[in-house]
Parts: sequence; structure tokens; C-alpha cells
Amino acid sequence: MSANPATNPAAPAPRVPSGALRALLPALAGHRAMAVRTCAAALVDQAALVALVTLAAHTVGTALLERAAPPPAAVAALTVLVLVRAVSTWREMDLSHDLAYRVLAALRVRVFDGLARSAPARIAGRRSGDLAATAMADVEALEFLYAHTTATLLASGAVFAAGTAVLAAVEPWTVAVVLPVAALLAAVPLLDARTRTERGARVREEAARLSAEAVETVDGLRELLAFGALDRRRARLAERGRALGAAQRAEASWEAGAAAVREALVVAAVAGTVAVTAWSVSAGRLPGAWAPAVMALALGILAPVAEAAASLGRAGSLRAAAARVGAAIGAPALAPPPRDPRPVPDGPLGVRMRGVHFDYGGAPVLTGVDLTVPAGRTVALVGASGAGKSTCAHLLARFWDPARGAVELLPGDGPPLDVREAADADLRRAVAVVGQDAPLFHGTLADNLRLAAPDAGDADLRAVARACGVDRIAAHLPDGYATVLGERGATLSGGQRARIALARALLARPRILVLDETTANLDTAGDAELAAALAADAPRRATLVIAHRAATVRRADRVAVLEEGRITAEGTWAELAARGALSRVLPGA
Ligand SMILES: Nc1ncnc2c1ncn2[C@@H]1O[C@H](COP(=O)(O)OP(=O)(O)OP(=O)(O)O)[C@@H](O)[C@H]1O
Repeated sequence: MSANPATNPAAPAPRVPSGALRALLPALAGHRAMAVRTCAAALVDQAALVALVTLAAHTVGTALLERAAPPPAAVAALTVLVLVRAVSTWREMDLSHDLAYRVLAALRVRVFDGLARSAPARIAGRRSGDLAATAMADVEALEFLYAHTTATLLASGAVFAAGTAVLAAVEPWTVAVVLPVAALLAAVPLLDARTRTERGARVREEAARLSAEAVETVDGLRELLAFGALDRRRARLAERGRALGAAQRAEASWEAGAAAVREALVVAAVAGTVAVTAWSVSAGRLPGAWAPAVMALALGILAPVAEAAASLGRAGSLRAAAARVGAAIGAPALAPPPRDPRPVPDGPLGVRMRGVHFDYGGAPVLTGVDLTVPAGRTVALVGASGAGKSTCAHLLARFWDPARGAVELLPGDGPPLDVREAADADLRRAVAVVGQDAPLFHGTLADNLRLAAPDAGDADLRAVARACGVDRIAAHLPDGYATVLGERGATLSGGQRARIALARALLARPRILVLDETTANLDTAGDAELAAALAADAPRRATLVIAHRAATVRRADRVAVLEEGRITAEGTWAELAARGALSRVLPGA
């Protein structure tokens, strides 16, 4: 079993870059006016409370000494302060949460943009549950930072400064008690900032792991059941849950310790203030009636400092979440948008890979692929499993860029256009890739078909659906094309999903179509039916077919063999079969 940092204190703590919290603060920039209003409300809220307790203490002290009812003006002022405090508390909470939720909504979109920009390689390297944790739980955790920390810190600082000035004017010795206690309160979260960050990072990491395991388990429930692996998986989930619990417990007990230290400091401040005030009264420096007010003011300005110190401490444990969100937001684009995008010319298009080298950060996958699919032609790409065929498909659609070489669009007239320079929207309209298990989305069958062509009319939709056999699927669904498909199309068979995925691509009328094992889930008759659907307007597009099935490959105009990272043979089926170039990659050819 792997060492668990939450249960094994010797394990290296997750590394969190410094400045992670600060790096996210510009997210407030778009909401400056609201942030200022939130800080103002927090300031009024805290100031009203300090004024209220100070005035109340003074009123009671005076009434006791003079044995007289408090004057109506003092009662009225106290009433007003209670009302101001009530309204400002409501206003501060309302504004701070409004601000926090607006910022979080914008952050979620930016995290999604970052993932989309760096997908799909990034997604391949991380588990989807982990990504979901980043996008949702980490962003959610930051609510505390935006809603509670920033405004609390500023307001308590201002109230403390003003209160200290008043104390200094009335009885300077009380400042000698208040200042060191406030300094210690502020220092506690700073002193243990590093370990606090590490503990917070462990909690978030364990939560992300648990989320990844849970998503994977639910996704693979059928396989786990079929292979009798459910109990083992359950035990693993329980272990992950325990690890998360241990990390949370470690964080909570430290938090409890920090709270106890804060309380002890406040108690010391109470004792010190009582002693100093008594001494001041007995020395005749302070009128007796003022003593309760001075004590109330001293403690009243320390309470927000203690609260701010607690917020600062909790914010420190959010550093890991902030770092992950920041990393997702700042993820570099794997296919950066062109600086000076060029439109993709109208008319027929071919596509060419020229000297393409590519790797996923490890061993080279493609080492100089030269492959041309002319407009109006169909080329089949064959190769052993893992040879890099899907990688070629993804490069053609510009999910990634080659390390060396180029992918070029070949217009009927005019020079080749490097896909790195093509306007993204034009490129997406021109090129479609249909994989073996293209995911469907929660929504109606018609919505799924219109994914790439939202404006396609009903007549076009039905014609394409008929050609791909999707009309027969719709006929068996309760509401036909208006039937809501389950998440990822889970209610459909693999072959049905393949038909819908192909119809979805054809409806968008791509000029370059890449079929990556699209019909692998279909029987021979289904494969032939989809081939006929494709043949109908094959002359008006360039088609690259990646397949392991001989019948599918045979229909192509030309066949290219991908081996050891490059094209080792190319020609018609008959030519290659005669040379024996296909037998290695297509058994029986
Ligand atoms: N996202 C990824 N990150 C890292 N390595 C990857 C990634 N995708 C593919 N690979 C690796 O790149 C190599 C080529 O994979 P690719 O999917 O292109 O092969 P393929 O020829 O399409 O295989 P198959 O016929 O089995 O689908 C393999 O070694 C694979 O493990």
C-alpha cells in the first residue's frame, strides 16, 4: 500500500507555491465597487459593535456610580447603535456572499476555460474526479476567502487603529496591554503558516483522491461487479475516506489548538486591562465612571482582531485550493490561438501531415509522418495498436500541435494553410473527428445531433439521420428525436452511439472527416450501411479512415501503413496487398 501523507507524518508534504492566495485576488478586480461596499459594511458592522459595548459599559458604569437612571440620550444612542449593528450585519453578510458567489461563478468558468485550453492531454494525465474536484470543490472552498477574509481583515485593522487611538487619548497604559496581545494574535497564524498550508493541502489532496476514486468506481460499476472486485474497491474507498478523515482531524485539532491560544491571549488581555484600569482609577488618572467603558473598548477592539486572526489562519489552509485553481486557470494552451488568424478558404479541402514529430512528454510517438488526404478522396490509415493512429487524428483536428513538422489544409486553389494559423472557428467547422466511443450529452437526441450544427433544419437532420440509421433508433425511443438521452448516452448500445456520433458529424458538413474506429462497434452490415451513407457525398470532402477491419480499409481509395512512428507503405489496397505490406497490421489481408 502506498504511503499516505495524512497518516504518515514522515511523508513529504504536498508542495504549495507561495503567493497562491494573492494570485487569485485580481479576480475581485471586476467587482471593485462591490468589494468596496462590502468592506464599508464590515467596517460599520464592527465599529457599531465596539461603540455599542463601550457606550453600554459607560452608561451602566455612570448609572451605578451616580445611582440614577441612564439619560434618555444615552438610551436613544444605544438603540440606534443596536439598529445600525443589526442592519450592517445583514448588509455585510449579504454583500460579502453576493460578491463571493459572483467571483466564484467567474472563477469556475475560467477553470473550465483552462481545462478546455489544455485538454485533452491534460485530462488524459489526470482523473476526471480529480478535475471535478478542482473545478468544483476547490473553487467552492475559496468562498471563505472572498466572503469572510478580505473585508474582515481590513475592517478589523481600521477599527483596531481607531480604538487604539481613543484608548491612547483616554488612558495610554491600556495601549500597553492591547498592542502586544493584538500583535501576538496576528502573529499566531503567520507563525504556523507553512504547516497550516501543508495540512490544508493534504485535506484537499485527499478529498480530490476520494472524489477521483468515487467517480471511477461509479463509472466502472458494471466491470467491478462482473469481476467480483466490488468488495476490494469498497475497501479502497473506505481507506481513502479514512485518509481524508485523518487529514481533516489533523487540521481540526490544530485549529482547536490555535483557537485555545487565541482565547488564552484574550483572557490575558482581560486580566491586564482590569489591572491597568484599576490602577489608573486608584491613581486618579481615570474617573471611575469611565473604567467599564475603557475595559469594554479595549476588549471590543481585540475581538475583531481575534476573529481576523482566525480568518487569516483558515485562509492559509486554502492556499492549496487556490494554487490548484490558479494552475488550472493559468494552464498553457496546448494549441495556442494564432496571433494573426487566417480564414480557411471556401471550396474543397485536402489535408496533409508534413514531417510530423510528436510525443506526449515521453518516448516519441510520431517520428516524421508524411501523409496526404486529397480533397474528394478517402485514405485509410492502418497500424498496430498503439502505433499512433489516434494521435494523427487528434493532430489533424488540432487538439495538439506537432513538436516538429506541420499539419496543413490544402485548398483547391491557393497555398497550403498551416492549421496553427487558421482561424479556430473556421478550422472547427472544416474538420470533424468521430471517435470509437464519442460521448453523447444529457439532452434530447435532436440536441445531440445538432451539437456541431445548432442551426440545422429538421429536413437536413432527418436526411442525415436516415442515412446513418438513426431514424430507426429514434423510432424505438419513447419521444423519438425529442427523447432525452441519459448521461453519456448510457441508455444506448455502442453501435447506436456510433451511428448518432457519425450523423452528428455529417450534419455539420465537414470538409475534412476523420473516422477513428467509428464503426468498430457495428456488425459488418452496419459497417457497410454507414459506408454507404459516407459514400453519398464523399467526393466533396477528404476522409481519413482509421480502422482495424479489413472490409472498412478496403473501401478506401488509398491505404497508408503507420509503423514505428512513420508511414512505411502507401498505395491502393491491391498494391499493398500484393507487396505483403498489410499482413503485419491487418491479419488476413
Ligand atoms: N494522452 C496521452 N498521453 C500520453 N500518452 C498517450 C496519450 N494518448 C496516447 N498515448 C500513447 O501514444 C501512443 C499512440 O497512441 P494512439 O492512441 O495514437 O495509438 P493507436 O494507433 O490509435 O492505437 P489503437 O489502435 O489501439 O487505438 C501509445 O503508446 C499510447 O500509449
